[in-house]
Amino acid sequence: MAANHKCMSKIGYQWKSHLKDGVWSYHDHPFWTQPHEFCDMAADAPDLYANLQGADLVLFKGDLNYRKLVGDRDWDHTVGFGTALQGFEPAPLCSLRTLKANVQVGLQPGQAEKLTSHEPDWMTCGKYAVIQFYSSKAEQKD
Ligand SMILES: O=P(O)(O)OC[C@@]1(O)O[C@H](CO)[C@@H](O)[C@@H]1O
Repeated sequence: MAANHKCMSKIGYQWKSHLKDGVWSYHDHPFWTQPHEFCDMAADAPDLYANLQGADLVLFKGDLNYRKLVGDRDWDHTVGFGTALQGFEPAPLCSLRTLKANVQVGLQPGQAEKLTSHEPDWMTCGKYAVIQFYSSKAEQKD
């Protein structure tokens, strides 16, 4: 989709007015660009963690944020997303990610092996994406 597509342009105007009207607000924090995994946030950036605790849902976008969510560890693919978060749960959270790095949790037994047999570079080829949700209050499998 071209950047000047009229739908994209309309969204741009809407988002701009949401910011102008105070519907949305923008907050930066140095923690986001530091190399910490997110399970360190409560200790390293308690003000940010407390801020997120006030949210109904926290959305994370992108491969790098996913890697920080799960600590970029060599998890077994069947380890639950909640386990891999290692205590990071300021609020219910959802991650949207296109796979670009060798880490992925929350798969069914045999799913990674099946993918590997068909497409050995499935974690880095950029063709696969996942949406994963975690809430300690919701019923989880792990
Ligand atoms: O999916 P996208 O939005 O193109 O990239 C997401 C991203 O986190 O993945 C890369 C790390 O693997 C980063 O350079 C980039 O910001």
